[in-house]
Amino acid sequence: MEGEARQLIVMPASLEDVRIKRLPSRAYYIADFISEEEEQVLLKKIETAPKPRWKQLSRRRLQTWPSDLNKDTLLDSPLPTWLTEPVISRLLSYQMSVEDGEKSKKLVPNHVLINEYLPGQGIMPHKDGAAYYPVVCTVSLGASICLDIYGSKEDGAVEDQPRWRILQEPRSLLITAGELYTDYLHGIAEVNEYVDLNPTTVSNWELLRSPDEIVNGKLERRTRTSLTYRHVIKVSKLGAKLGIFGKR
Ligand SMILES: O=C(O)CCC(=O)C(=O)O
Ligand SMILES: [Fe+2]
Repeated sequence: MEGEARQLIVMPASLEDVRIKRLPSRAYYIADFISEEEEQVLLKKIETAPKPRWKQLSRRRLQTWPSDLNKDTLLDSPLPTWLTEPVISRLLSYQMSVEDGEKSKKLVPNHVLINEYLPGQGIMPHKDGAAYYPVVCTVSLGASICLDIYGSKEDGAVEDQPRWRILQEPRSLLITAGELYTDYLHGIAEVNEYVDLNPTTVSNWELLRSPDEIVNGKLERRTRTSLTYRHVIKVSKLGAKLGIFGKR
């Protein structure tokens, strides 16, 4: 806006500078990934999406863009511009280093899940599964939330207590990949307030923008919306789906 100081987004020089070193390989946390203005634009777009876009679950509501998967397959369709700009172009500047093994192939996220959690809401510990390339980029909007990371027991059941806790502040980006994607589970506790948040219990404490907002280890939950950017591996073209071109 005229005359108003605009926030400048300064990207870390290297992803390694923002790696959460206490976690298994690999997670990265960037506190100021988008500006306050960009956050407001995104929240407005999400709020004004046509009502049938929302799917109400018992413990959160969500939107899926461009559409739900069918048998782990995405029907080829572009994402709307408000979801690609500025987030995807900013993400692409990092991706090379996330996908160390892959020969400089840039995988553009083709799917976005939007989750909204009110205080007391959450998501059970889970793995994201084989439909996606194992890199997840999550942008947080509106308020802070904790993502808990769980291991599995020998019989495959999820451990009772999380091993680590990542605090995601509004406007931050969290990238998870590798073992953290394939071997561990993640979840969000259904609580109204966090307690015991401190440099020992929060794995990304050193990378937080505002650790001072945590008073006596406590942080009250407010509505938090997340954008989860992923790359669905199997994509089907509309023609193939409808079978209109037949077999040759
Ligand atoms: O909202 C989040 O940050 C987590 C969402 C999630 O784990 C998922 O949708 O698979
Ligand atoms: Fe997940």
